[in-house]
Amino acid sequence: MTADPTSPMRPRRFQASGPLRGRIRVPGDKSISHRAIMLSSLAVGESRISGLLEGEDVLATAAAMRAMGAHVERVGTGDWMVNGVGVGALLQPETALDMGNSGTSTRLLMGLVASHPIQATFTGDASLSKRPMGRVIEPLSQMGADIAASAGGRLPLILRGASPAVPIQYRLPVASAQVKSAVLLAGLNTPGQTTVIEPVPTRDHSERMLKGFGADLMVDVDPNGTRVITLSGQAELKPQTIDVPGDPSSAAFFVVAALIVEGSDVIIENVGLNPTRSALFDVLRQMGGSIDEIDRREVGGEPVADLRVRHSTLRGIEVDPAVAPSMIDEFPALFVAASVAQGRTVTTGLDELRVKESDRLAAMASALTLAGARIEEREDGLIIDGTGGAPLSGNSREPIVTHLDHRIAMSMAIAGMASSQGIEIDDTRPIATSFPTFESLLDTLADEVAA
Ligand SMILES: O=C(O)C1=C[C@@H](OP(=O)(O)O)[C@@H](O)[C@H](O)C1
Ligand SMILES: C=C(OP(=O)(O)O)C(=O)O
Repeated sequence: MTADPTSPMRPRRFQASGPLRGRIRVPGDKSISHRAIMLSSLAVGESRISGLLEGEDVLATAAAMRAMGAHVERVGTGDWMVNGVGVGALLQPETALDMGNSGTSTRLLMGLVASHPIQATFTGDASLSKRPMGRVIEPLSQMGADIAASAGGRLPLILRGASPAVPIQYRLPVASAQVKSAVLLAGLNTPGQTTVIEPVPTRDHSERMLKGFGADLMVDVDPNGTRVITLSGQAELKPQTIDVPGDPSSAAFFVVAALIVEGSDVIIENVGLNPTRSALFDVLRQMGGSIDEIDRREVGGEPVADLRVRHSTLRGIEVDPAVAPSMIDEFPALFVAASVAQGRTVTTGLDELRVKESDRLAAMASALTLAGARIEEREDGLIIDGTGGAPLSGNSREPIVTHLDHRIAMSMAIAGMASSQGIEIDDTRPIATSFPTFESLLDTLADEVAA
């Protein structure tokens, strides 16, 4: 079940706000939710998942796993029960798998199908159909899968899995957790050892969760930091009980909003702080942001804490490109913070942002420029000269174009809260892909101000 592409666009103006105060909880982590549904669907027996993100992207994954034979059932808000089919026993889906807007669903499920004796057609919305799939087609073809893609290695595509698949040793040519995970998931039903060599570390939820489900997986880190991940295939996965921590990529919008709206003091509970995901919070602290961790603990095998965030005077910095993979989805929110900071923020090494749900460098450069910020777009990053704490002017004539990209929509929504005349965006519908409760949480914090 994904958004109906024929439903009308839903524009909205996000207005300047008084101080944000209160306590909120963001929904479950999207990356972990996808993986929880997929691995539970391959385990033999019943897994229980709590705190699952019920966003459209994860629902697309759930629907696909059902279409391939798993029993995936919602038993309460965020509470799901999954009865898996066992590694090697996925069924051929009868109809095309509609991946909606979700790159993670597409690339990881391509990995799963690649080593099963089945054929699947993958389709997606207008945004997903522009995104490059060659990065997974290449290693999965080496493993024996037969893939017929649309021009430029894009969706729609038909994938016929190999049985038995061929184990490979694959060095990632691009820092991508989706490519890493696609190869590892294909390795689950491949005889022998499948190895992924990762020169630049990316989010490691697949590795953590595969181990949690009992897979035989080893991670070695060589002296120059390269990670070598080896999975022995065709082992049985054991059902698990998984508690999904809050999504740091969703928390990011409220962290930035609280930092830039004067007088704000907000607590965001249960935020995942896996070091391969949390670089935004370190960067914002370097910029002078007041972000305190309260009660650091573990949830579902991942570090979490409550974050207390207070309005702060932010200063521009040069962001180290080495941290980019650990905050890859958070740059749109960072660009908003930089637009109202003192001085210049320079970002580099962000070529990957051009192949997300939209070209996020181009989309954010034109959105923020329209809202009155001073932005220079470079090939691999943005240079931003902040207002020094003054509000952005906002836009009055044309709405911001969000290009079916939830993170552009949410970033410009929070920019609207630090603008004098508000910011109108053309479409809020894509927000439901990752954060269906975003607008109601934002309105709750603003209501608490009015009260
Ligand atoms: O593995 C994942 O869950 C994800 C990996 C990242 O993509 P890439 O692997 O393309 O960098 C990220 O942008 C995406 O939102 C989720
Ligand atoms: C890039 C993203 O997701 P995906 O690749 O799964 O579409 C994102 O959520 O920002």
